[in-house]
Amino acid sequence: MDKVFVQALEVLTTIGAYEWEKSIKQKIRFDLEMRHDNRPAALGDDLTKALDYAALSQKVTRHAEQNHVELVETMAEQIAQLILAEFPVHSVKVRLTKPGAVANAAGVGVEIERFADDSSMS
Ligand SMILES: Nc1nc2c(c(=O)[nH]1)N=C([C@H](O)[C@@H](O)CO)CN2
Repeated sequence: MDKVFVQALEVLTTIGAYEWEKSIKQKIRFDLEMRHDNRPAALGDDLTKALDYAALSQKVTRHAEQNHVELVETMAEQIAQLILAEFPVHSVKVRLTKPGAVANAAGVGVEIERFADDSSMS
């Protein structure tokens, strides 16, 4: 299956489990990978048949900016569910990195994969 990806999408938002994190904005970074059949778009050279990575990036950015959670796990799950609900993809991988959250680490975070035929959070 083909893929469409978005690499290192950076968003400034309020995220964190500690009190001091609730009044600041921090950078988080998304790496997204969607399984999608790209042949219809390629055959017609037609954006309307493509998985529009610009539109997808805009929705992810808006969601992450406007929803403040404690855990990177929560944000990654929300983003996966948003993509599955709003775009015609077979699956999505969300890698969420919080750079600078841990001293001496370039980044920390989570990576999850969710499927269109099993989009429940349980
Ligand atoms: N598994 C996780 N561990 C931690 C998280 C998290 O979201 N998931 N968050 C924090 C704090 O918010 C930290 O990022 C502050 O530097 C600690 N551990």
